[in-house]
Amino acid sequence: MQTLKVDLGERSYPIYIGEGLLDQPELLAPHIAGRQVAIVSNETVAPLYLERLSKTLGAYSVLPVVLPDGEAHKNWETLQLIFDALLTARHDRRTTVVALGGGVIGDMAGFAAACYQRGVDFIQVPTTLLSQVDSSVGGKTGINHPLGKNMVGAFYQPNAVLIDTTSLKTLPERELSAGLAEVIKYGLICDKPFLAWLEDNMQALRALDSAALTEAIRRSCAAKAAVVGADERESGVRATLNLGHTFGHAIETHMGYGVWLHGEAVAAGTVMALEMSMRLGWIDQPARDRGIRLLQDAGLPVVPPQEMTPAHFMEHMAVDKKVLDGRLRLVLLRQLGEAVVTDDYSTEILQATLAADYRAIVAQL
Ligand SMILES: NC(=O)c1ccc[n+]([C@@H]2O[C@H](COP(=O)([O-])OP(=O)(O)OC[C@H]3O[C@@H](n4cnc5c(N)ncnc54)[C@H](O)[C@@H]3O)[C@@H](O)[C@H]2O)c1
Ligand SMILES: O=C(O)C(=O)C[C@@H](O)[C@H](O)[C@H](O)COP(=O)(O)O
Ligand SMILES: [Zn+2]
Repeated sequence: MQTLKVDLGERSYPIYIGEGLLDQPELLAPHIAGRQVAIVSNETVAPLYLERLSKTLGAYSVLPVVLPDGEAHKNWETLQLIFDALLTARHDRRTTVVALGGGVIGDMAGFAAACYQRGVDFIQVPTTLLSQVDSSVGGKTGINHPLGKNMVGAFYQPNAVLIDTTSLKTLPERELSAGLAEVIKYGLICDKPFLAWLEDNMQALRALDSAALTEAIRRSCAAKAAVVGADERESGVRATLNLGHTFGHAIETHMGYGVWLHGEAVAAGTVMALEMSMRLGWIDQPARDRGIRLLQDAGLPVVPPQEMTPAHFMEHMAVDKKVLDGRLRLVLLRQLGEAVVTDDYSTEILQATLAADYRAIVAQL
């Protein structure tokens, strides 16, 4: 097992990474204050792992809360089901909410923990690659609004993150690829040597090679922990974790939540960010193409949806959380391995990026 730390003063917490951690009560016990635990999961993950985790937490009174599965359910109605269950079972302020599932469960359970009786303890047990490398770390919690992704939520840090890498064995291939989009993101924004490592190890990762996966998770969590430790509430460098997300969130919202997976939308959005960085003269074509090829090798879509026009993108991007005083800030690349958050671009270059022929760009690779 490896342990990383998210360094946030009195709100610091460990990230445990290893095989079989779901069965180790001694890892969770120090992070649970009371006798009550609510395990929030969904209809897909619960049959796979809920009984095992409940057994591990056998010393506590365990309340299972099983939600419908999917991004389309990351909303008020589903959140309310968590409060219904907690109140019906008389959970008090010393309860601990444990999120068992992917990023949708983690974001909703975390938001419920932030709100229930004005805040109760919270533990992340992520079971998708995406949630293990990204969403379980850093304390962004929340739900979607029909007009925009993650528009209602709170910064609320967990007490611990427990990553059992063997849970990835049951993950569908498409979901594994979605997680790789966020892994590649770290290489692009802050770790160029990691990009080369990913190019060398992409096939091993997609074949679920345990050593390769553990290394990718460790390196991703270390990168995220460093960024979050430096800027917990996104007043600066944390926004670089949004590479590809302004375009990607527009795709998710426009297409209907769940039609494009978050990681898939981020992949196509990252291609758009690479394209715009090239049009600004910050990266050259070989660098843009290298990024696109890596996303493609991860099994991800690299062409935005054909039905989305530049006007569609502009409409959705206008509600992005990085809009300040009516001006949209974008995460772009100065070079591979170095991201910037900037509003220093011309409307013409943004429009040209939105209107670019991505099928032709991919065809010439
Ligand atoms: N809070 C953050 O910092 C942050 C970061 C990145 C993404 N997100 C959010 O995370 C969400 C995406 O997370 P996700 O990609 O994990 O999607 P997800 O939570 O929808 O999980 C993907 C699918 O895999 C299933 N699943 C989960 N674990 C499984 C397992 N071990 N075996 C088999 N099936 C399993 C789920 O039931 C679901 O059907 C989005 O809502 C996104 O906005 C949040
Ligand atoms: O942790 C962060 O900060 C991120 O931006 C990570 C992203 O991968 C993630 O999708 C996050 O939920 C996006 O946040 P948002 O503030 O743009 O909704
Ligand atoms: Zn993301």
